[in-house]
Amino acid sequence: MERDTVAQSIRDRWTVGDTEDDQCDRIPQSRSNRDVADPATHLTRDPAHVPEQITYISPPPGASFSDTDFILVSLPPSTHPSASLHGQTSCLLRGGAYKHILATPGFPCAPTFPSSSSPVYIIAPSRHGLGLGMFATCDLEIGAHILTERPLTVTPTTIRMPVFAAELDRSNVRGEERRKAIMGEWERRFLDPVFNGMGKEEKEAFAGLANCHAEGECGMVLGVIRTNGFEVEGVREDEEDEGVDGEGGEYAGVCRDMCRANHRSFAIQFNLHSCSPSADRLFDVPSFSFQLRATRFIKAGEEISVSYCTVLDPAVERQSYLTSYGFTCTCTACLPPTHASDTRRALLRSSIDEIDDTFDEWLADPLLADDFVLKSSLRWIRVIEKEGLEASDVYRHHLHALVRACVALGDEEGVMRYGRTLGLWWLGQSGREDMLKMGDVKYLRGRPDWGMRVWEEHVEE
Ligand SMILES: C[S@@+](CC[C@H](N)C(=O)[O-])C[C@H]1O[C@@H](n2cnc3c(N)ncnc32)[C@H](O)[C@@H]1O
Repeated sequence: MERDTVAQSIRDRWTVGDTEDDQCDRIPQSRSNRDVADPATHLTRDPAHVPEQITYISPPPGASFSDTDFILVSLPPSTHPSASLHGQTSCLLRGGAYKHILATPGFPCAPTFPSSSSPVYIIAPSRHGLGLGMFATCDLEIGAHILTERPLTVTPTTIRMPVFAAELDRSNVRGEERRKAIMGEWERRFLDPVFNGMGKEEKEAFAGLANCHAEGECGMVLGVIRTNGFEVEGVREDEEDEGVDGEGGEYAGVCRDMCRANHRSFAIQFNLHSCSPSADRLFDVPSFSFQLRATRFIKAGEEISVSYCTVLDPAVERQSYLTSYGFTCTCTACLPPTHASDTRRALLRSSIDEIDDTFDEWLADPLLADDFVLKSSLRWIRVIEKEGLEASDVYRHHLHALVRACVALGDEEGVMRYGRTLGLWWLGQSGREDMLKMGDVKYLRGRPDWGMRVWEEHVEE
C-alpha cells in the first residue's frame, strides 16, 4: 500500500443528497492518502441484505451473524486483562469486519508500546488559536513513540438505508433537507447506541472533544466523529478489501488524546513549509490501539501536528478536504499566489518513478560517477526537508535509494548514516523495529549486493 504520509488524512465526504440515488454516505476518516471511491460503488456490495438497524448487541462467543449485519460490541472483550489496563472501545462493526478482527493473529493482546507513565506530551491551548493542541514535553527524535491509545469509538464511514431513503423520496423530501434527514436517522439508529454503550468517563471524554459541526447540522455524536475521526487501518470487511474498493478506509476511530493533535498550518522554523506534519499514527489490530510517533525531530515545547489531508496533493485539493473541519489552511504551502510548493510536491511525487531506472542505469554503467545516485536522491531529500515532508513515502523511497547505493559501493559510513534514518522512518511510520537493521553494517555486508559496484582497479604492471 502506497502511503504518501503516514499521517493519514482526515477527510470528509459527507455528500448525501447530491443525487437522488444516494442512500449512503461517508463520514470523516483519516486515510492513507488514497482517493475515496464513489460511495455509490459501495452500494453494490450486498444488495440482498442491508440491515437498517443494529442487528446484534454484544453477541456471545460462537454466535452466528452475516457479513453485513451490524454489531454493537466493546473491544477488546471486557474479560481480557488488557481491557481494564488500556481501556475499551465502543464499536459498531459489520459482521465481516468483526469476524476479521476476531481472526487476526494475536487479537486481543496488550499494546506492544504502552503509553509511558510519564507522558512525553501534554494537551494545552494551541498557541496558534486552534483550540486545544498536543505539545511535546521533551525533545523527540524521528520515530519516537508519543502515545498508544485505544479509541473511544470505532464506527463505519459508510452506511446505507435504502428503505428510509425510499420513504423520503415518497414524501418528496429532497436536497439539503433529505441529506439532513439521512444524517439524523443514521445518527439516531447507529451512532447514538455506540455513544450510549460507553462508560461514564468515556462519554464525558467523547462529548468534550472538538465539534466543528455544532451549529445544528447534525447531532453531537456525529459532529464529534466528523471532526475527529481517524482512519482505522486494517479493519475491513474482508481480506481482499483495503478499504472501500481498495481505496479509503471503512472505519473511523475517535481518541481522547490523539484527536487533540491539530493539522499543521503553522511554521515552526524559518523557511519550513507546513501542511507537513511532525507526527503520524498507525492502527494495530491485535492490540486494537492507535500509536502516534514522531516523523521528524520535535523540540520540547513544540506543538505536535498531524496532517488531515494528503500532503502531496495540490493545495486546492488539500484545502477542499480541510473545509469540513471548519478552517482554511494558511500555511505557506497552501497560500496563493505562487503555489510553487505544488510544483515541488508534484515533482517529488513523480521522482519516485525514476528511482529504479536511475539506479539500474548507474549500476550497469561504469562511466557514471560513483555518486550519481547519491547526488540525485540527496537533491530530492533537500527538497523534501525544505517542504517538511519527512512523513511522506517519497522520503522513504529516496532514503532507500541512498542505502542501496551505499551498499553497492560498500560504503559503511553512508550505510550507517542513511540506513539509520531509514530505519527510524519505518519505526515512526509503522512501529517496525526490525527495520532498524537498515543501519546495521553487519547485516548489510551480508547482502549479495554489497560492493556490487566496486570496480576492480586495473593496475598496469
Ligand atoms: C481533531 S480536532 C483537533 C483538536 C482541536 N483543536 C481541539 O481543541 O480539540 C480538529 C479541529 O481543530 C481545529 N483545527 C485543527 N487544525 C487546525 C488548523 N490548522 N487551523 C485551524 N483550525 C484547526 C479545527 O476546528 C478542527 O475542526
